[in-house]
Amino acid sequence: MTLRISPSVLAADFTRLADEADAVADDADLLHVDVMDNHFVPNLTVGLPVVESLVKNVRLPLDIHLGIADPDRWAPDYAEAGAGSVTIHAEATHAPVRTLRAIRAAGAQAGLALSPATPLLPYEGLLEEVDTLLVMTVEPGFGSQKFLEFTLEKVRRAREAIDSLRRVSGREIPLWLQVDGGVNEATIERCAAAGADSFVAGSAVYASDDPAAAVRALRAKAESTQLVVTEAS
Ligand SMILES: O=C(CO)[C@@H](O)[C@H](O)COP(=O)(O)O
Repeated sequence: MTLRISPSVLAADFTRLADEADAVADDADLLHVDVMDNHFVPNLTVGLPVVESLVKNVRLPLDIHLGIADPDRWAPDYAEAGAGSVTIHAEATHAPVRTLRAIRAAGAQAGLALSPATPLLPYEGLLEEVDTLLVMTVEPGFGSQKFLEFTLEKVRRAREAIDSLRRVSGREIPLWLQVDGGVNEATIERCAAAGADSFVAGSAVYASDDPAAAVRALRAKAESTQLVVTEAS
């Protein structure tokens, strides 16, 4: 698997979450769940009890994105609940190394998210501690926002940093470069060309009449771009 598609349930019908998850289970790789607390972001969604229920009722690994003010307190609990991946925000954590290690120790992949205005450089040293680097391509908080083109430069720099870490360490480090926000059939190719290999898409999947077909269409676009980039390099 060289890329991942993670439909965001922020755009789904919250009264039918298990069915909405099932609709994409054969075509997606993860299910993205935005946990928002109305402090770190001005929106309120679901918390640990809902995620615990989803873990038991959803076939896809859960990709938990913590848009909350105190990820150091909560992230390990989501990992222990059985999430596949738990991502904390660089702007919210006070102890990134400790929290990322606690996520991994609890059996989940650890992710670090950078909001659009947050530079990559101060966090490059943390790359060995993460399984997913999430470059936000909109301000976190809401779905259906316009893709922020300037974030692509950070995606390109992140791709260089990840590839250079792989060269220097001489080992194949599993490290996904994820983008989230405004990812759709019109923008996913630019994200893939910039080096992203993990794609969160909310409205592009769940506003569609056929969410599974929408996932397949996004995958096809990202795959064909990856092919062109590989052949050119
Ligand atoms: O984390 C977020 C928003 O904070 C995202 O996961 C959104 O849910 C993406 O929605 P679309 O932009 O794809 O509609």
